Amino acid sequence: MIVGQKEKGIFINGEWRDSYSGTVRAIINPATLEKLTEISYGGKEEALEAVEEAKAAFPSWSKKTARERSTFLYKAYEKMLENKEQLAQILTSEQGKPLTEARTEIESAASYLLWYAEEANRVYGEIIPSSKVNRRSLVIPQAIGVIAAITPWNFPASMVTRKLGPSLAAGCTVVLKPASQTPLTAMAIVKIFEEVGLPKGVLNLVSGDAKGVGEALTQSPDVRLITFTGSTEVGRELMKNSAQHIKKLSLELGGHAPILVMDDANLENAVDLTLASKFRNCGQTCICANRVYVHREIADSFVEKLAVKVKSMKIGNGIDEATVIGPMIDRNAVEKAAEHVEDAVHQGATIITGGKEWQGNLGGHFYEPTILVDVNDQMKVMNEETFGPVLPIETFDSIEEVIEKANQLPYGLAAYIMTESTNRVFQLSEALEYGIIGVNDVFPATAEAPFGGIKESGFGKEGGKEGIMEFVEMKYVSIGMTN
Ligand SMILES: NC(=O)C1=CN([C@@H]2O[C@H](COP(=O)(O)OP(=O)(O)OC[C@H]3O[C@@H](n4cnc5c(N)ncnc54)[C@H](OP(=O)(O)O)[C@@H]3O)[C@@H](O)[C@H]2O)C=CC1
Ligand SMILES: O=C(O)CCCC(=O)O
Repeated sequence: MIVGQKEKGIFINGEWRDSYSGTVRAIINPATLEKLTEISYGGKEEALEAVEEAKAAFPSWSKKTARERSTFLYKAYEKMLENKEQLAQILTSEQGKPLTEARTEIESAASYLLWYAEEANRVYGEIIPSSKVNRRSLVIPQAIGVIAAITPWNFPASMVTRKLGPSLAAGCTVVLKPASQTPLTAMAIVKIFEEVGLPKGVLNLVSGDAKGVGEALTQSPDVRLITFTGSTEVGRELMKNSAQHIKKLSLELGGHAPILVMDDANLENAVDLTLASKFRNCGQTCICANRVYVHREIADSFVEKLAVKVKSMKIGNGIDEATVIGPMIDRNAVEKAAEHVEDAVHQGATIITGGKEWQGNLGGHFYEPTILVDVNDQMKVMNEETFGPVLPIETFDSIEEVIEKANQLPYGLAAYIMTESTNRVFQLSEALEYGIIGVNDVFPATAEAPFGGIKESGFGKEGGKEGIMEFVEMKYVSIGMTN
């Protein structure tokens, strides 16, 4: 889909702009390597200006009633759904995921605007029963100020609205920096907010050089919080660079999700869910399965059933309705998947299916959906985030053993349990060191629940009543009284 010859990728104080340097960046369709368009591409200077404008817009935006702010979010939600098909096409064109997944993502993205349109009205303070007769203690919630939102390429719509919904609802003003590979979806979402009349300066967008924009956002004392989704490495850097001004952070970082298939699991269901988790977005989802531990008793039939289904998955351009496995985002992503497979095979793994680049005639970045068995804990694929369609399967014998294996990495985002036993649901959910546990469910992300990791997968919650509180300071007011 050709979006345009050249688009303005910078939106500051209600105006779409070119960068000062005149720099542009080509946006490439990862399925075909065709150029979709070029966008103006900024850096530090534009980001600092965006912060200034967001700061100027903050007093009036934060003083609006919650109901007034909520109205803008609700209108944007409706417009997103009205434009679902067009947004999904843009998303698939720049990111690659199959259209059906892109449509689901747009619905999910819109749902965060709806949820926070509602939650805006429920940010309560409190009056604390005082220990002194002549004192009253109040807690009042207040928007934290200007926030920066930095989003990744794998979910170019829902990662944006997960951050815009709660921050705008709380009364914050925003500088959004989308991933350089997928800015078009973010631009389309910002245009929706423009169309519904969001006041100028409340939401600003700077497509641009990550280093320059990142420097501006971390070095400016006016940015009070950075909400980031992406790699642990960049999260660590943002944390370090935010130390100077003691900025608040909300970090949703890498993961390495295990799926634990217990011997009492519903096998058919476990196979389908494993497949859905691993191969959604071609394995490029931070909560998707990176490793499977299956009980030895059922391992052979699990692998056999899974292999049959994986072999029948249709690889192709995401824009083709029949496609189930789309392209990977870029060449580096393909090389990382290939490197993990090579390393595993070198250390004794067996490829059941896949294990190589897909040689279609589309020209893009494809890797075949791959199943590996005979894997061990020393292999890269069992330790590093693959972010690709490679599924290593290891067997286990006891519950203690699998808990230890599941918890042995520094990541703690999502883990999944396949079991029919209530006892095991509690036993495992409590023992697994992860922020999100899916029990016979591999799509836990939803607007009404708190999503977020622990350990090196980050901190802070997106979604749920907790999500909006990231953007609120609870100010304590102590009132002395004269009798
Ligand atoms: N948790 C998740 O959902 C995600 C995890 N990842 C993991 O990270 C790996 C690398 O992916 P990648 O896209 O490079 O992820 P990054 O963490 O590099 O990018 C995520 C976002 O951060 C921006 N960014 C990069 N460097 C800086 C910086 N120094 N200061 C401020 N912002 C910065 C990027 O901008 P720009 O695009 O301009 O570089 C992008 O908007 C993946 O293979 C995967 O393992 C990746 C994406 C999402
Ligand atoms: O954090 C992620 O990579 C996105 C999960 C989003 C979803 O499951 O909808």
